[in-house]
Amino acid sequence: MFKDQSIIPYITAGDPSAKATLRFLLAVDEYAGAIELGIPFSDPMADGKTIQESHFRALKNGFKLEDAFRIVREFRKHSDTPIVLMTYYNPVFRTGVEEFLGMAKDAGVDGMLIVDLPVTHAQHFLDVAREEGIKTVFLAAPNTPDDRLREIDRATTGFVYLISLYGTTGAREEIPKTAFDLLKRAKKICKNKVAVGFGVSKREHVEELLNAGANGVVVGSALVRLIGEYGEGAEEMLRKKLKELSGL
Ligand SMILES: O=P(O)(O)OC[C@@H](O)[C@@H](O)c1c[nH]c2ccccc12
Repeated sequence: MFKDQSIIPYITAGDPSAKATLRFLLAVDEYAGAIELGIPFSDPMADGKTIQESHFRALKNGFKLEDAFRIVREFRKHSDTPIVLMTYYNPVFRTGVEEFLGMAKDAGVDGMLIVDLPVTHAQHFLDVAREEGIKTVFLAAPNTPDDRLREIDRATTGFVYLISLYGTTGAREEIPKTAFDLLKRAKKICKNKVAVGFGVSKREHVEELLNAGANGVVVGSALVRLIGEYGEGAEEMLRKKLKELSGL
């Protein structure tokens, strides 16, 4: 769902406002193979401080689920870059799987990552996603055994998301060895493209991971941190950061 050697920026919808999110998506688009758009949630347990605070800013500013779909619909007037919605299961469950995926599809969403829905419990979601033509993205961690990795790959129609480390999202100084070990295993096992995320914040990180065979690299907190700092006017800083990460 993205071309090889892609950067996949992550942005939280509605942080600090829906209008700003649309501008941010357009700012990063030029350098993005796909974009991950996060649905704000009150208890984002897989996230570190930077992204947690981003979720809280969006919720405090009155984010509604419809805003996320409206942002994607507006973005689609300007760009074909694939959008993957990242969400916790609760908003999907409350809305109803069919209804949520139907609204996502109508808005122009390409894929979905439900972070706390393991592949073993995803059958209904998989059926509805197939029906709607929404691609599926599942997470694998450094301790995911080979047979589970195979199962994840089979359920995936978008890309396999490799979590680089044990822990939550958040910019880090170095990419740990766990990321490269997992990448090596996943490259042997997975038929889908693989993207690595968690901790990526510098051009060197992107280079190392792409050189090690990653098809894509996800960058979240390093961007969200700029949104926390510069607020509504962050798009120039985001563009600069994406350019640097791309090595341009
Ligand atoms: O923030 P980082 O460390 O750059 O990691 C990417 C990440 O933000 C994004 O993919 C993401 C945000 N929230 C998540 C929850 C689970 C898995 C992935 C995510």
